[in-house]
Amino acid sequence: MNASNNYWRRRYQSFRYAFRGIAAFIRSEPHARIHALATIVVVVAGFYVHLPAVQWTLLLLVIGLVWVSEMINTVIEKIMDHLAPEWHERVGWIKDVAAGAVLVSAIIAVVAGALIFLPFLHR
Ligand SMILES: Nc1ncnc2c1ncn2[C@@H]1O[C@H](COP(=O)(O)OP(=O)(O)OP(=O)(O)O)[C@@H](O)[C@H]1O
Repeated sequence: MNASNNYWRRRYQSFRYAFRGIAAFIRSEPHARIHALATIVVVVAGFYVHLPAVQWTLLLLVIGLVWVSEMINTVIEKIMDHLAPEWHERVGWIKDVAAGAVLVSAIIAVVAGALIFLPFLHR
């Protein structure tokens, strides 16, 4: 009984740390606030045009893709700044590729968003 209580307590703590991480990301990163604004605009537009469930699912997947890639990119930048604050070609490569991952996800999100919303503009 006690072991089971400890298990759920640890799971609860893990969720708290994860939510704290999301809040820290939004508080400290200007990019995160731009993503938050874009997410709100797109979700409101989705409700406005009454997106069907499949389009909602695809939209949420690309929104998630951008958030996750931006969060991982930010973590990589912070790790590199902490471990290797000096200028180094390899650090530049790592940061460039991590930023490239965000750009890939953003391009996919813009194209997917256009494909999802354009048919509703023609109605
Ligand atoms: N220590 C370093 N060594 C070599 N190049 C670096 C280093 N730090 C940054 N750079 C170069 O500068 C670019 C921007 O790095 P920086 O850490 O300033 O990211 P940022 O501009 O804060 O990115 P973001 O806009 O995603 O927050 C990197 O992609 C890399 O090309």
